[in-house]
Amino acid sequence: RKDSIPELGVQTFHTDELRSLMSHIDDWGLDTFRIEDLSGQRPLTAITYKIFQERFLLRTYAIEPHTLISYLLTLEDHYQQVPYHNKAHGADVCQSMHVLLNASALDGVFTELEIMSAIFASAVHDVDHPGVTNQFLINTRNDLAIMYNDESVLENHHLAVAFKLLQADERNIFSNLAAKQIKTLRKMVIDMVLATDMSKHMKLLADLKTMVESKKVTGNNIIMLESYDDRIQVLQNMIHCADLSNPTKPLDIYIKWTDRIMEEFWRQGDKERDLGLEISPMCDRHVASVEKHQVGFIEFIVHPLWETWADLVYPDASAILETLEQNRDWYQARLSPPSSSSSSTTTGNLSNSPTNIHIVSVH
Ligand SMILES: COc1ccccc1COc1cc(C2=NN(C3CCCCCC3)C(=O)C2(C)C)ccc1OC
Ligand SMILES: [Zn+2]
Repeated sequence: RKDSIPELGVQTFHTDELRSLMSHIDDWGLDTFRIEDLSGQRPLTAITYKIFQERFLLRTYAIEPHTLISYLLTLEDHYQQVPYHNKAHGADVCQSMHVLLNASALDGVFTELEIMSAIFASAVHDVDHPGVTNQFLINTRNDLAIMYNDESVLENHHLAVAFKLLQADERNIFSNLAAKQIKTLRKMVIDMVLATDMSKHMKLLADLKTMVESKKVTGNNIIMLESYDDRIQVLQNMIHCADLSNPTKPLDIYIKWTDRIMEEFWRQGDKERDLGLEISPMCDRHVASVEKHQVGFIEFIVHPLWETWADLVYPDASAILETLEQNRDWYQARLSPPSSSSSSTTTGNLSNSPTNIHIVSVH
């Protein structure tokens, strides 16, 4: 069908405002929530369509606009309406990956096909996420865990759904790629989405640190990546960084993501309670320690990863690392006061208490 495609890919009553927001597609901290509201609840279609246009991928790979829109709308409809792992998260990771690919240290490093693979992988990476962890699916002997033998259960499922949606002719955005290109794209997308399994985090980070130590750059500080293994390792770390980028965003946006992940984990805890299962420590809404979890998440997972990434692409990610450290300090400051009786400045009404009272922070 040749019915016309709206300018921004989606029907909207706010064309001017949406166009203006989309002009910031290259900026870190783009408000995905605002785009969700202005795009008629189509953030993933609007953002991914804009990125494909901005990078001339429709022209380079002879992709029909209505085929791309048809794929993106169907992909977006297959993201579940769960608090965190919904289409807004998919859109956010896709846009974050788009910005990371623009690092000057990576200028000219990746091919057009690798770039399209990275954008596509990011857009599809959590499709049909049910809002529970791999461990929960394994513990409850969910069909998905049986299907994928407990190994990267969710990540395998996201990939299968994404590629199955391509099988319809009206959605096959890669129909004009050569067979070899499709084979290469498919392998890279699989390798990137599987790398978003948090159980792979430590190995991914260790290998990234090794790469940073042995970093080879050209005259104008551009990273040299000779082998497929080196290239895919950098792309895997990029999608992983994009997936763990919430704490590096402007605080008001970060807090909204925190609210969403907590609600999603708490709903899992509610399910575990109803099933008589042991409640995962982070999933019990009656033991609220939101700040403690964020500080731990940043200290042990997000900061080590982003610090290493910032080394690799120095100085491109320095401002992002700075925001991460400011956000960490903000959550740290909101933690319950340190458990010490010495500080007399805690609360006046305890100062005349007969004995020193230990203020124990809620663990
Ligand atoms: C260990 O952090 C937490 C624990 C409990 C509540 C909150 C946090 C921190 O807040 C976030 C966490 C995640 C994720 N955490 N994890 C896993 C969960 C299992 C435990 C250990 C490995 C990490 C994920 O896979 C994702 C990426 C979805 C995503 C956004 C967050 O905040 C915006
Ligand atoms: Zn994700």
